[in-house]
Order: sequence, then C-alpha cells, then structure tokens
Amino acid sequence: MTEQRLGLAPARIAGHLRAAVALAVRAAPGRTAVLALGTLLSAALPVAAALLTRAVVDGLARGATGPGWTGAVGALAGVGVLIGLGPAVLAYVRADVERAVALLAKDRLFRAVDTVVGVARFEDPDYLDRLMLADESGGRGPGQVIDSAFGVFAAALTVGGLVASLWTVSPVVAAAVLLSGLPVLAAELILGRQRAWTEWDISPAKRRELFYRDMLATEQAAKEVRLFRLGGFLRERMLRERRSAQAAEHATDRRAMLVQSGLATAAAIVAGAALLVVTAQSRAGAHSVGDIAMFLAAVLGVQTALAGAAAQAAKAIQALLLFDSYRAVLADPPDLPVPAVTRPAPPLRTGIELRDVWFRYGPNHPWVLRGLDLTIPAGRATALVGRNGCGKSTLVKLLCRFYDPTRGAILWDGIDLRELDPAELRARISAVFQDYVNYELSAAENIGVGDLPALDDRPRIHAAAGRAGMHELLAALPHGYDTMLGRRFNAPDAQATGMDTGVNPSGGQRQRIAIARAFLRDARDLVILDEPSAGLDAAAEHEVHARLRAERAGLTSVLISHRLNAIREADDIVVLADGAVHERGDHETLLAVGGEYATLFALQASGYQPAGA
Ligand SMILES: Nc1ncnc2c1ncn2[C@@H]1O[C@H](COP(=O)(O)OP(=O)(O)OP(=O)(O)O)[C@@H](O)[C@H]1O
Repeated sequence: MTEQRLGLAPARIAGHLRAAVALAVRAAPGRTAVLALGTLLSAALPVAAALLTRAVVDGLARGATGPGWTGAVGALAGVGVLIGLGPAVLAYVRADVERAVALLAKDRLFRAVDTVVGVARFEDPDYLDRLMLADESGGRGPGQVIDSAFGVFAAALTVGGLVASLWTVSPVVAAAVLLSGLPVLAAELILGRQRAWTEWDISPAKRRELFYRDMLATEQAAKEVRLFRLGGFLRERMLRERRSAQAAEHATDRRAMLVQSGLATAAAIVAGAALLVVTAQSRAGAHSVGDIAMFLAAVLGVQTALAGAAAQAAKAIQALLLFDSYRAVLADPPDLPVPAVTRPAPPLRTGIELRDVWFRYGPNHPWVLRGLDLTIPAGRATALVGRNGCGKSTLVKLLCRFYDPTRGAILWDGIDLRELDPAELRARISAVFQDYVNYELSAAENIGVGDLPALDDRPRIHAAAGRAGMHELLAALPHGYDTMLGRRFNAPDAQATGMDTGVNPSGGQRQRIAIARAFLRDARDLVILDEPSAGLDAAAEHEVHARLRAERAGLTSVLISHRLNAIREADDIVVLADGAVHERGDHETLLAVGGEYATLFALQASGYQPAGA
C-alpha cells in the first residue's frame, strides 16, 4: 500500500481508546458496565487467592482450627469457584458487547460511505483497502480495543497486588520477578504493532484474492471461465495472493514465537532463581511455610498475569491500529466539495450549460473532455453521438455530479452544480446507465428501488413495468412480482415450498427492468438514457423507443445510442469528437452537412439494405 502506515502516537491511541469506549457505551451501556466490573473483580481474585493461601497454610502450620481459619478456607474455596466461573461468564458478556459494538460500528461505517458524494473514491485502491480493513476492524476492532484495554488494566491490578504480596516475603525477589516480566510486555507491544502492519500490508493481496474468488464462484463469470478454461489460471492467481499474505503472516508469527519463547525462558530462569533464594532464606528461618506457599502462588500469578497483560496489550495495539482505518474512513474529508449552505435545485426552466468543461479522471489520465461548450435546452431531447470512448458516458456522469469538471463549469439554470445539494440535484434526474445494476431482489423491488417511497406501491410499479413492456411477463412469474430476479439466493420461503423460485431474466428483459426503474421516477426534470436499447430485440426496440418518445415529451432528456436510427428524432443531435462538440443539429441538417454523423448514418443504413441494393 502506498499510503503511510498506521501511526502509534500516544495522543492518537488515547483518542482511539476514548472513541472505542464511547462506541461501546453507546452500543451496550449496561453490558459494558458489567464487563468492566467483572474484569476488575477477576483481576482481584488471584491476589485474594494468594493472600488466603498464606493464611490457610500458616494456620495449618500453627494448628489453628478456629472460625477465622475456617472462614479463610471457605473464602479460598469461594475465590476458587469465582476463578473457575469468571472466564466463562466474562467471555459471554464480552461476546455480547462485541456483537453490539460491531453492529453499531458497521452502521456508522456505511453511513460514512453513503456520504461519499461522487464515485471516484470507489475507484481508488487505497480507499478500498482502507475500507476493507475498516469493515473488518469495525466488526471486531472496537470490541477488541475495549476488551484488551480492560484486560491490560485488570492484569496491571493483578500484578500490582501480587507484587505487593511478594514484597512482604522478599522485596528483592518481588522486584526481580516484576522486572523479568517487563521485557515480555515491551516485546508484545512491538509484536502487536507488527501484526497490525502485516494486516495493513496484506490487505491489497486479500482484496485481489477476493476478486479471483468471485471470478471462480459467481454466475457472472462462470460462462467465460468455463469456455476459456480459466479455472486453473484464476485459482493459481488466487492462491498466489493467499500465499503472499500467508508468507507475511508466517514471518510475523515466527518472529513472535522466537521473541516470546526467549523471553518466557528468561522469566522462568528468574522465577527459578527467586525460588532458590526464598527457599534458602526459609531454611535459615526467615519465612514461614505460608510465606513460601504464597510466594509460589504469587510468582505463578505474576507471570501468568504479566503474560496475559502482554498478550492483551499486543491485541489492544493491533486492534487500535486497525481501528485507525475505521476512524480514518469515518473522518475522511468530503470527496467533492459541498458548501455548508447549498442552493435549492430548482425545476429546470431554461437548461443545462456546460461551459468550457475540461475533464480527466485523474492527473495521470488523458483528457476526456477538452473545453466542451454545450447547452442542453430544457424541454427538448438532446442525443449524444460519437465513437467509442469519445466521452458520452463521462458527460452523463458529470451531469449527475459523480465527478466535478477538472476545469470549467456545469450550470443548472445558471447555477453551478457545485453549489447545489447533490441529493437534491439527483432527485431531479432519472437515468438508465450503460452499466445498470441487476439487483438480487424481487421483481417489484428491482423496479421499486428507482423511487424508494414507491417500493410498496404496487400499482405504480405495475404501471412502470407496463410502460417498459414488462408487466405481463413479471406478473406471470412463479411468485409474480415477488419472484426473485437472480438465482444466487433462495427465495425466503424456498425451504417451505421446496421451490427454487429465483428466475434469471434475459439480458434484454433486465434492460427493460432498468428502464421500468427509470420510468418509476417520472416527473423528473432530466431523463438520461445511456444506450437504453443495446440489449433489446428489434420489436422491443421499436416499442420502447415509441414509449420513450412519449415519455420524453416536454421533458429534458439526454439520449445516448450507437443506433442512430433510434435517436434520429431527437431535437438536437450532438456529435462528440476529441473531447468537444464536433457537429450539432437535427437529423436532416446533419445529413445535409455530410460530416461525421452523415457518414456513420450511411454506414449503419447500408447494413439494413439487401445485398447489392
Ligand atoms: N472511471 C474511469 N476511470 C478512468 N478512465 C475512464 C473511466 N471511465 C471512462 N474512462 C475513460 O474515459 C474515456 C471516455 O469514456 P466514456 O465511457 O465516457 O466513453 P463513451 O463515449 O461513453 O464510450 P462508449 O461509446 O464506448 O460507451 C475512455 O477513454 C475511457 O477509457
């Protein structure tokens, strides 16, 4: 990844911690409090166990049998029960908090993604990598951050308590045991950071792996993959990405294993030496048997707690660094500038003017539009014509403000699009894009998403389908308009009915459904049809075009088609070439000029003549 790696400045970590705690408190206040209290309680238990062990063993040595001693035994047994129960109960609460946090985090993440105004961000690999990490870490990150932070705090309490108990036996030994644990802590912190970096570094490989996986296992690619025998090729590419990700993970794990085993050995040597010192001292009568018993419990406890703290700290660092991508996506600056106070997008009265528009998809991309001047008059049909790649669809994307012109301006009744609220602007537009979407939803929903308030308005949906010539066909499906369009998922009642009710519409039928979706958005000011007839048969094309003409009457429309016959009745035909308007006029005028349009039209018309005519 080209972007800077995640940072570890203390202020940033503190900020992430605050954000994670706030998220958990928001998502599950009661359960977070239970988790915090439970964690603290579980931290105190090993200390209590060590102290009670000393009391019980010393009592035994003294031959005590009174209520005090019996109480200590009972308390020790109780602590034992709590130590046994604690992990399972805490794990249950923790998982519950994590689920609640993951849900809220996902909601916030995709709300943030929804605020992206244009589409360029979805073509930026760095953003997509960050989004993938954010989605992954948003699911488990905040919960882990909280959990690990609590864990570190609890382990620190345990260590503090046990070291204090050890201190009463031998201050030197207590200090030695504590010091032997500190390198483990430092090493785990570094390892945690390295793990986070590894995840960061391998995210492009993971995304590519997902792409190959999709190619191998989705219906869209299945035909070509089989015909071209691409299975082995794609599988190898997928595994190559997996191997490279695994190699990075393996290197990190190996480093962790070496560091951890070295440090664990050192800690064990220190504990052994301490044991020698204390047993030697006790032979000299310096310590009671209870001291020795507590010492053993405390040394074990300190080492376990330190190892636990170290592991938790490593997890916390890793989770915090991944949480960084989550917060980065949430804090991303706007991709396209939108003023704090936007101007209302009025109904289109005069038209849209593209004034000296220059556009390229990025600084390293070639210019697509080069000083384009064009007026799209209100209430008229304007057709865009031109060779592949001349910028027709690009112009449409600029009209919807999916991108801003690199230079120049687009004016909606004289108002720069950049001054309008993008949502309001888009509410005034209806469109069938060249790469329209096939939703894996029911037939009714496939049309209804064109105008969400009408999602359940069956009469309107039926009418829109009828205008696109699809009503009879959709009504006759196994579950009518509730039939799933697509066979990737079973219908919700598939198991009960034993019927796989999803259907796969043909290409042309899908295109008509996209047209119906656009028809549902009637009463819009601007209708854009980018290649609306590409997949239609001749009869369907004629029918849809007749309807489109009727639909377009009085509306402002922009129509793109390579079938010049389909757009010959447009009020204005604009031929684009070299990023600018090359010719403009109605069909008759352009034929009379004898330029590019006339040439293309003659070429297409000749294809319909009988041979030799
Ligand atoms: N998202 C994008 N990122 C980078 N370049 C792009 C992008 N979309 C289109 N282009 C490039 O911009 C140029 C114009 O593409 P555009 O889709 O606007 O052409 P078009 O006139 O609609 O072509 P066609 O007739 O083939 O549909 C092409 O060179 C294309 O490669």
